[in-house]
Amino acid sequence: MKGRRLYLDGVSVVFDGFRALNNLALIVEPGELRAVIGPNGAGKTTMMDVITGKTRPTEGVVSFGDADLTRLDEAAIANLGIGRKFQKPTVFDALTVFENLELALKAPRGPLPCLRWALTGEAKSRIGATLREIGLEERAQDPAAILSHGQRQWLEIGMLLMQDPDLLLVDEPVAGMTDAETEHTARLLAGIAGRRSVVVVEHDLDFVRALNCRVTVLAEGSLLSEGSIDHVQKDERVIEVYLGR
Ligand SMILES: Nc1ncnc2c1ncn2[C@@H]1O[C@H](COP(=O)(O)OP(=O)(O)OP(=O)(O)O)[C@@H](O)[C@H]1O
Repeated sequence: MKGRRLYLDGVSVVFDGFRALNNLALIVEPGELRAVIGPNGAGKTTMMDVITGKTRPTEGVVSFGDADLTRLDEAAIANLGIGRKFQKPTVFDALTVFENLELALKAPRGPLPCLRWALTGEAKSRIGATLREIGLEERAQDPAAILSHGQRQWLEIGMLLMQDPDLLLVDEPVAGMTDAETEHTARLLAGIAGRRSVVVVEHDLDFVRALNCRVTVLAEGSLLSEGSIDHVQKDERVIEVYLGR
């Protein structure tokens, strides 16, 4: 199987004396789908920032396969095959769905200049496969501007897939989506996992349940609980700090 293990241990991030992450441990196996939940300020975004090299840990181990991520910059980490989808879509409205995917295929993983490039048969078939995977085959020739909110999010996931990442980090993908779009997104991410590792940060617990995967609960920068959604929803500490009584 393609992929490497993501490994965090003893990771702390201190901002002006404040511990945004505090001795955090996380292991995501190759091909695993993992959901990360926790109250506001728990450190979920900071954890993603540490993995992608946006924030340097104050201490701890962060590795992907045998690569030490604490020694690499954001571009080098993207180049290793770690892709991140932020909450706000960054698709190009004036381009069609197909053209957006084409552009993502041309773009190097890191922020390097575009090379001259021609659309080969192989590239076309990869774009076609991604269109099927994200469920936008019928919209291929539509400008991104007329897509629904959910479809735009799927297009952006598709754009990341064109870069062939081994690990996909996804930040609150279903915020603002309809129930049907949320279900589609759960199926899409579950389908992507297996071939790639996927880490999803999300507050919507119905969506997390639909992902049917191991769940990590963060609180105050540390691991609070981990296991199935049923396990963490019954955990007294999780109920106390996150779910409420
Ligand atoms: N650059 C920074 N400087 C100072 N404090 C920061 C910085 N970035 C994050 N923090 C603080 O670290 C804590 C963790 O923030 P983080 O955004 O990682 O939490 P989160 O779990 O993603 O929350 P949310 O669910 O609200 O997105 C917060 O208290 C935040 O204010």
